[in-house]
Order: sequence, then structure tokens, then C-alpha cells
Amino acid sequence: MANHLASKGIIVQLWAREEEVVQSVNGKHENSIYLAGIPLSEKVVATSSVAEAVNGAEQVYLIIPTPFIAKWLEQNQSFLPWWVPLVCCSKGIEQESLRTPYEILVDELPGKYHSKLAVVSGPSFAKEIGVGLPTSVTCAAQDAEVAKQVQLALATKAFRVYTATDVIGAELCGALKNVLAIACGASDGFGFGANARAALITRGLAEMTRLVVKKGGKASTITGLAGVGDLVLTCSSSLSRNYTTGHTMASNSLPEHKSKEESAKNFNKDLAVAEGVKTSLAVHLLAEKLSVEMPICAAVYEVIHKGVDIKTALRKLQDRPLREEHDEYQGTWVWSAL
Ligand SMILES: NC(=O)C1=CN([C@@H]2O[C@H](COP(=O)(O)OP(=O)(O)OC[C@H]3O[C@@H](n4cnc5c(N)ncnc54)[C@H](O)[C@@H]3O)[C@@H](O)[C@H]2O)C=CC1
Ligand SMILES: O=C(CO)COP(=O)(O)O
Repeated sequence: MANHLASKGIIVQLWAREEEVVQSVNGKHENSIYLAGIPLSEKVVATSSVAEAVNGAEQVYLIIPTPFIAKWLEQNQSFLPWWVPLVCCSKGIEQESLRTPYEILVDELPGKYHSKLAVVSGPSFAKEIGVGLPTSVTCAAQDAEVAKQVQLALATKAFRVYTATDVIGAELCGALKNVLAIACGASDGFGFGANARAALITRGLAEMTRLVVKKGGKASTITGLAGVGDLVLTCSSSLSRNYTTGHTMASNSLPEHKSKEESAKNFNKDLAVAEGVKTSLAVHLLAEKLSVEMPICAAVYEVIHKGVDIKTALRKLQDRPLREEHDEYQGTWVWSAL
């Protein structure tokens, strides 16, 4: 995102947690730790000081993994300007509190910040955006004017930005697609085929719809870039860490698997950065709390957090009682519950 903004001629002050990242970005114009091989603009200037990074900022982007957001805010919120848009691009749900990144921001920051909060979501692999490949995303904010400001700041010919006001819907879609991508990766890892993946994506959308609507989001968000757009992307590309996590889990469990050691190494790496791993527990708890039927997400939760055999979990999905495809759910026609 920093490189993308810099491509518009904007000076981007990038805060990085690791000193090696600061040195790599400033010295080699590359983030050789997290985004190796992608040349960064000289307009991206890294610092390990949050105060320095936000000094004079017209907009602030907070893009760290969801589990660290609350702690980061606790340590750094005094540096954050409340008068400029604060845009979060993280995709997940916090395990203990079951909050989305926006809900964390609202809880942790004083009220004067709230009207400036926005989220950006949609199909946006960093590796593609970093080299200027085209995509379209959504910026959602309660205040339409703030969404518009972010849209104008981010939009280029290659990076099309739509605005929306359904913040919670956009965020839940971004969190759930990570869990569903683990299921799709696993299905592909077993060689279950393209039909199975398409069915998982479609029924995954049903699960997204039910949770989004129950949490007060709009069903229409599901058909947008934050919903279908990011779900299709993440569920069908090996560029996704979540998809790769599921794929590796499945490949590891195959008896004919040749290189278990290498695979385990990759799996652990992916596990560390795939938001869907932790989010699957949060989704399980949220679905239980709100009485929302989410069988695919439940299967991912059971495999990762309960040690259920992955093939058994995926096969169990097909064994559920047969029924109609759609239900009327709180006045909206959505996919059926089972
Ligand atoms: N990488 C991608 O293609 C995309 C990522 N996102 C979302 O952006 C968020 C960040 O993901 P990535 O940049 O890919 O990072 P990542 O998933 O590669 O994780 C590494 C990042 O986390 C930071 N980090 C580690 N421990 C931390 C701590 N205790 N406090 C603060 N930061 C810490 C590291 O410094 C590093 O920048 C995630 O929620 C992800 O879902 C959203 C769209 C695309
Ligand atoms: O959110 C993403 C793309 O939009 C990145 O997905 P992964 O975290 O699975 O790589």
C-alpha cells in the first residue's frame, strides 16, 4: 500500500516494527523481510518511530495483523492524529473479544477519532499491488465524506476504489474469506477438484451472508469486492497465505507425501501469517454466540483447534441432511442454513 501511494507522487512515511525492515526499505528500497523482490519507490521512507511516521500525515493507514491491533493502539495511540482519516486494512477477528479491527479501533480510541475511521478491503494481494497490477477495492466508512477522501487518495488507473458505508459487512467478509480460503486450499490439496472448490466458495458465501446480516451488515456487501471479490481471489490462488495453509495441511496428511519436512516448514511459516488460523476460533465462538450456522468455518475450526482429521471434516460437510438451497432470513433471501 505504501508503494502504491508513493506511485502517486506522495511521500509515504512508513512505520516498521523491525529495524531490519527500516534499513532494508531506506537502504535497498525493498522490504526484503516481508515483500522481497519488489522494488519500492524512493518516496517510501521507513522509520521505527510512530511519532515520526505520522508527523504531518494527511491520512494514516494501520495495517498490522488483527491480533496485535489492540496492543499496538495501547502503546501508540497518543501519537495518532484524530483529525485525519485513519484507515485500517487488516482482515480478521480478535480471538478473545470477537471484535473486528474497526470495532477494536472504536473501543480503544477516544470518541474524537471515530468519525474519521475507514476500512479498505477487497481483492488486494500485496505482491500484485506492490508492482502496480490492476485491481478494485472498497473503502467503507460510516462517514461517506471520509470514504470519499480515502477513495481520492488511493485511486489510480490501476487501483480503482469504490466507497461504501457498510463497515462491519466489509470487515466480516474480509475476515471470513480467510477461513474459507483455508477450506478451499485443503480441498485442492486433497485433489477434490474444481467442482468442490466452487461449491465451497458458494456455500462459504452463504455462511458470510448469515453472519454479516446477523451482525447488522448489508447482504449486498457480500456480492461486492469485499465479499465475492476477495473470497474468489483468496480461495483460488496459491499467492494467498490462507489458501496455502489449507493446501499444506491437506498435502501433509496424504500418505504418499514425499517431503514432509519441507512441507512442515512451509506450513509453520504460513500458519504464522495466515489470519484465518486464529480467526477460525473467533468465528466459531461468534457463530455459537449469535446462533448462526457456519458448517464450513466450523470444519476449519475443528481441524485447526480441535485436531479433527481434515479429510473427515471436509467429508462431514457432504453428509449433512439434504435441504433447499435458499431461506428467507430476517427479510432477506439468503442461502439455506445447512
Ligand atoms: N499481505 C496481503 O496481501 C494483504 C494483507 N492484508 C491484511 O493486512 C494485515 C497485515 O498483513 P501483512 O502486512 O501481510 O503482514 P504479515 O501477515 O506478513 O505479518 C507480518 C507483519 O506483522 C507485523 N507484526 C508482527 N508482530 C507484530 C506486533 N506484535 N505488533 C505489530 N506488528 C507486528 C510485522 O512487523 C509485519 O509487518 C493482515 O490483517 C492481513 O490480512 C490485507 C490485504 C492484503
Ligand atoms: O487479503 C488478501 C488478499 O486480498 C491476502 O490474503 P492472504 O492473507 O491469504 O495472503
